[in-house]
Amino acid sequence: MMPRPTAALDIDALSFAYGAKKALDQLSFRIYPGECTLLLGPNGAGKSTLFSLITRLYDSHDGHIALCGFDLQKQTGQALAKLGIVFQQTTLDMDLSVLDNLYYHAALHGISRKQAALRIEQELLRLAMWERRHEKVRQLNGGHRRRVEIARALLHQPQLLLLDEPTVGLDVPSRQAIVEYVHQLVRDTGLAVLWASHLIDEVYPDDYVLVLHKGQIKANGTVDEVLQLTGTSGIKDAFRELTEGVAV
Ligand SMILES: Nc1ncnc2c1ncn2[C@@H]1O[C@H](COP(=O)(O)OP(=O)(O)OP(=O)(O)O)[C@@H](O)[C@H]1O
Repeated sequence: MMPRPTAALDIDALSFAYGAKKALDQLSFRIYPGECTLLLGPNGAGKSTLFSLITRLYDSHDGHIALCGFDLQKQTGQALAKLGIVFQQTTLDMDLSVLDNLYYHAALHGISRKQAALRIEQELLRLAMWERRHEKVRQLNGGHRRRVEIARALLHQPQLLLLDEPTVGLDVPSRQAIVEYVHQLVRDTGLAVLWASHLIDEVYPDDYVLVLHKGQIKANGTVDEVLQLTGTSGIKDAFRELTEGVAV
C-alpha cells in the first residue's frame, strides 16, 4: 500500500475554553490533499473557535495543530503560508476594482507583481470573473464577490482552504456555482478544504463529513460511513440523530 501523503491539516487532542466554558474538547482529525471536509454543527458547536485556532487568532497550549507537517506553534510562518481562508463577512475593499483588491493582497503576501499578474489571471479565469476584473467590488453581486474572495484566498497557492459558511446569504444558483467550483478545484488541484456549513445540501457524495456538537466530534468519515454509523439514509437525518433533535 502507498504511504499516505502528509496531512494538509492535522489536529491532535485540541481543546479550548473561554474561561470556565469549554468550547472544544479533545478534537483530533486530519484532512489530506484532494479531500473536501464539510464541518457541520449547530450554533455554538465550536466551529468558529476551531477556525480561530487554525488561523491563530486564538492560541491553545492544549493539543496540536499542524499544516502540511508544520507545527502551527513552533513554525508559525511556514504553517500559515499553507493556509488560505474565506471569512464569513466580506473583507474586500468595496471601492477598489477586483484587480486592485487582488494585487493588494498579493503584495501583502510578498508575491511579485509579475507572478501576481499570472496568478490573478489564472484564478479569475477559473472562476469566470476575468471579464469583470476592472469593476469595483461594490458593483458585483454577492455571489461574484464571494468568487473574488476565493480567488484572493488562492493567490499564494495554499494547500488548505478554510471556508467559513461562504454561501450564507446567496441565492440558490450563486450558491450552487460556488459549491461546484470548490469541488472542481479540489478534484483538479489536490487542494484540501475545510468548509464550515449549516447547509446540509452542500455535501457531495465523495466529501468527508465532520459533525461537531458541543465541542466534540460526533462523527468523522465519508458520507456513507456517517450514514452507516447513524443507520440513516440521508445526511440531514444523520445530522439530526447526532445532534439530538437540534433543528437543522
Ligand atoms: N468570546 C467568547 N466568550 C465566551 N464563550 C464563547 C465565546 N465565543 C464562543 N463562546 C462559546 O463557545 C462555544 C462555541 O462557540 P463557537 O462560536 O465556536 O460555535 P459555532 O459552532 O461557531 O457557532 P455558530 O454557528 O453560532 O457561529 C459556545 O458555547 C459559545 O457560547
